[in-house]
Amino acid sequence: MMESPVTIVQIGEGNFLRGFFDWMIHVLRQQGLYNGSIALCQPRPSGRAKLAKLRDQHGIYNLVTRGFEHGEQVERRDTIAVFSKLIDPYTGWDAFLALGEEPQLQVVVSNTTEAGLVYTPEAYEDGKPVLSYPGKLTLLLYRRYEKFGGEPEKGLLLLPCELLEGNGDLLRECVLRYAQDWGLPEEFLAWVSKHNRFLNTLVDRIVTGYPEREADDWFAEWGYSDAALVTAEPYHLFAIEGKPELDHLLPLAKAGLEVKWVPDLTPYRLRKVRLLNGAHTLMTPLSILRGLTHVREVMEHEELGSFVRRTVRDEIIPAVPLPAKEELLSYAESVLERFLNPFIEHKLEAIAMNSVSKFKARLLPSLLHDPSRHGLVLGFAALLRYYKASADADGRYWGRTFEGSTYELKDDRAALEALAVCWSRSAAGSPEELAESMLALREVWGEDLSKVRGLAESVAAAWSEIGALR
Ligand SMILES: NC(=O)c1ccc[n+]([C@@H]2O[C@H](COP(=O)([O-])OP(=O)(O)OC[C@H]3O[C@@H](n4cnc5c(N)ncnc54)[C@H](O)[C@@H]3O)[C@@H](O)[C@H]2O)c1
Ligand SMILES: O=P(O)(O)OC[C@@H](O)[C@@H](O)[C@H](O)[C@H](O)CO
Repeated sequence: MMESPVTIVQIGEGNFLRGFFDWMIHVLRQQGLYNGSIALCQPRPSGRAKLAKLRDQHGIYNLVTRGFEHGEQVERRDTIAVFSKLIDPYTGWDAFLALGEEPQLQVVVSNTTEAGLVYTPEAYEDGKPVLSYPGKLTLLLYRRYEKFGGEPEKGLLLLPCELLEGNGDLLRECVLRYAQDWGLPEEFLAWVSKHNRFLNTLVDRIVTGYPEREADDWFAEWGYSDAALVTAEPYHLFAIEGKPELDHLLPLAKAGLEVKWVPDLTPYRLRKVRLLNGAHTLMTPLSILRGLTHVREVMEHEELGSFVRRTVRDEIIPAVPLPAKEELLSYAESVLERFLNPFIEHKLEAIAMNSVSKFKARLLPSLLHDPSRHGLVLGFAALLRYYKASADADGRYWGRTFEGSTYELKDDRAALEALAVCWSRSAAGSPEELAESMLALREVWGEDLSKVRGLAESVAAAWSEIGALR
């Protein structure tokens, strides 16, 4: 484990942070711009296994970056040593809280997926770990507040990387709610609000994780194995809503990384979430139902590839509320090229997880902009068909592709149940009635989509086009 002072606490041991933020800190250190280190903590008990693997290899792991950069093919390996502490908050609760006392601590970074950055009321019992990520952060901040007597300069820079709009604001709200729930002093709440900077961020890099196909060959070549190995594309963008002066604290832009400190994140978020993530969520259900497994395979498929390109160009771009359409077109071009990166295998199965909430954030606004658009309706109809599933004895939901292979659905339980119930009654009515019953599920979509004129009929027509009711 490296020995530099702890300047960063990281909540989240997942692939993304290891292939993105941790690599950035590695770059800063390589350039002699940064002397700090990261204390890594897993947010959920299940993350323990990854921490144990990292511990076995002294916190060191490799990132292999492959793809095209400025038209040139690149393949790079970085051996990353940025972790000085690996802390399991469930077995080392006090060690976790003690991170709040680190004198040189400046930054907390996180990525706990959209599911982790939430306020879920829970009790706090002194000495016992809380489950939620914002809850843990609240108690770490409180320890810091107490240790340093509320000194303004001991406030932290909070950089949540979860793909949620206003992620920094959301994190601050959660922390303040937990602080109130647990009766922490008003002065502490004031210190949190005044002297800690919760910044909204937008991250962009395709990090595909452990490369099953190549790992063994690489390990034979390197002479050792790496259970925490990650792979990623060269492209990266970290947009942070904050003053450029903050780059003095964390000199990411100075190091030449694609990091932008901006006054307003909206254009970056809209562009990325609607086009890149939107295209992923559009292609995934139909492609899985047709038996495909990877993003590149979809883009190389004559019919499905042109379906994605057409829908992005003719339907998603016009719906993005930004004036610079030319710039959006060129961003879309670059995204579609990234999807064709021959060196990365981005699994549709991974993108499919939690597709309902992804659809709501990433595609529904485009569909509602013009519900008569063929490609978006087709994508939505495929998504509904993808959720035609039944539960097994363990409560896991399984669907079937058009050829009859099975796949497991991973999503919010209530959404899975509600959609499955509609499908189980499908024989009793027409396809339009079935579509209407699903669109009416307010608890699933956040609104009653059956009221959108013509949408249920278009969905039913799209089902017949893709042969979904077979
Ligand atoms: N992989 C990518 O290409 C990529 C790119 C940009 C953004 N992201 C974002 O990063 C997130 C994580 O992706 P990843 O590839 O690191 O996945 P991963 O499965 O490797 O890691 C997920 C992390 O989230 C934590 N987590 C999951 N559910 C949680 C919950 N309910 N509460 C608290 N923590 C929870 C896990 O413990 C783990 O630390 C994605 O949801 C996405 O929003 C990923
Ligand atoms: O990571 P998810 O599961 O939220 O979404 C799947 C992909 O759309 C996503 O990982 C993108 O590849 C990524 O957001 C690119 O920056």
